[in-house]
Amino acid sequence: MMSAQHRAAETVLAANGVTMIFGGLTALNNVSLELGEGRILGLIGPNGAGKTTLFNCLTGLYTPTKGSVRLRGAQLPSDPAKVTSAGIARTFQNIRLFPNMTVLENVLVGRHIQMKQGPIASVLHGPWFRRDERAAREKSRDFLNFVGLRDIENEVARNLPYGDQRRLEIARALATEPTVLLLDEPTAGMNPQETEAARQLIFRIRETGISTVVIEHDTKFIFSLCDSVSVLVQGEVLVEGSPETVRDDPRVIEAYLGKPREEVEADVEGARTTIIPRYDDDQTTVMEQYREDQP
Ligand SMILES: Nc1ncnc2c1ncn2[C@@H]1O[C@H](COP(=O)(O)OP(=O)(O)OP(=O)(O)O)[C@@H](O)[C@H]1O
Repeated sequence: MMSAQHRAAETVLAANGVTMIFGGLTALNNVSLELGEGRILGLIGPNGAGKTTLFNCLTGLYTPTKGSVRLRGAQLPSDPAKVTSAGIARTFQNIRLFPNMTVLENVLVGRHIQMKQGPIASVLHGPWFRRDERAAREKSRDFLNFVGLRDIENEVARNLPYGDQRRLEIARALATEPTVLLLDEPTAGMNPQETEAARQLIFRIRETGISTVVIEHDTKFIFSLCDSVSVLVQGEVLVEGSPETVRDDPRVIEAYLGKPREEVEADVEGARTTIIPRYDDDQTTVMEQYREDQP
């Protein structure tokens, strides 16, 4: 029997020919991508490639100059709050928690978005709202349990270690009960243990059926995490496919190293055959050879 990962997945999120122009700068040019149900899609690319801009288009923060974004076939509203209610949640490159609120209160904020009623409503309204509020707390605790922060629900968010703050951001996003979760550099600044814990957490999120898009600079992390990977370079999708296909593609190596693979290999080979042996053989020969090479 085929595992869930290998069966064709229904597309939940699709960007079609998305172009984003700021003044004279084309940040995204005709970008298309598809995210399958319960899949993890990685988005990599050099600085300034347009990854965050694409996230902003996928969350209604930006309206693309051209092209469309569809969630389960329906055009995305161009209002971030409506996009969240429609089922897309995100975390940010720079953590955006409410630093002076407790861990539990931060998750409750996500829960209220899901409930489509603000916290003030529970004060102004009758007992059924207070009952909803109790249910919201219980549900928020479930999400804290899921990410492993249940024991510190009363800590103030700003006092949490960095890795825990990132986890809390994820818990808050999960509390909106999204169809799609967008994670912008979830392991930035993490130590290897925290990074591994984040990888395991994202796998567990996939097991719940949520579809995830992850932006990361750490390509090793992306290749070991994702079901498919898209490489953005200068606002365009350069390569997309399975982690293996993308990792071995010479264009990807070139985009990261700035040179064609053959040239990189020739450089390495050249260094081995000419420079290194001379150092090994005789300390003076490099300079002598240099002098001999001069016309
Ligand atoms: N609001 C904006 N107004 C003008 N230009 C913008 C805006 N947002 C992004 N850009 C430009 O669009 C291009 C893509 O930027 P973006 O932040 O999306 O890249 P990135 O791949 O996320 O980079 P990084 O890895 O450094 O975060 C850059 O040239 C950037 O300066």
